[in-house]
Amino acid sequence: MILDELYDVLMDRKINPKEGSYTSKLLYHQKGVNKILEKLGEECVELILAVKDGKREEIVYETADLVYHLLVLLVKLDIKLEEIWKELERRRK
Ligand SMILES: N=c1c2ncn([C@@H]3O[C@H](COP(=O)(O)OP(=O)(O)OP(=O)(O)O)[C@@H](O)[C@H]3O)c2ncn1[C@@H]1O[C@H](COP(=O)(O)O)[C@@H](O)[C@H]1O
Repeated sequence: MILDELYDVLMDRKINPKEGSYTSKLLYHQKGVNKILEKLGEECVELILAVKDGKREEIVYETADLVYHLLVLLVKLDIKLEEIWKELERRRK
């Protein structure tokens, strides 16, 4: 699945930081996790604005940006996707 694949790429950018990689730049920013939190906030606002605009293509694009930054946050915090899936499964009624 693309989420697992992307998560693995982002984790690799953490373990083997790459020159010119936006992901490595975010993961090793001098502001620490705060830089990723800033980006997440921005991407949330951009998604909200896209929904207000009502443009489907824009909503899809901004949602992908938000998901990517959320994955970067999980990688930064060493939280595995499986932990999120387990929590969601636990909530199923
Ligand atoms: N899915 C993404 C992805 N989605 C969004 N972005 C980046 O997220 C940024 C969001 O746009 P903004 O305009 O908010 O950011 P910006 O102005 O470039 O950044 P700031 O200086 O404001 O922080 C853009 O630079 C996008 O390129 C992504 N960057 C990388 N990926 C994936 O991550 C993998 C690793 O990429 P590298 O980061 O290049 O190693 C790639 O193969 C992709 O699959």
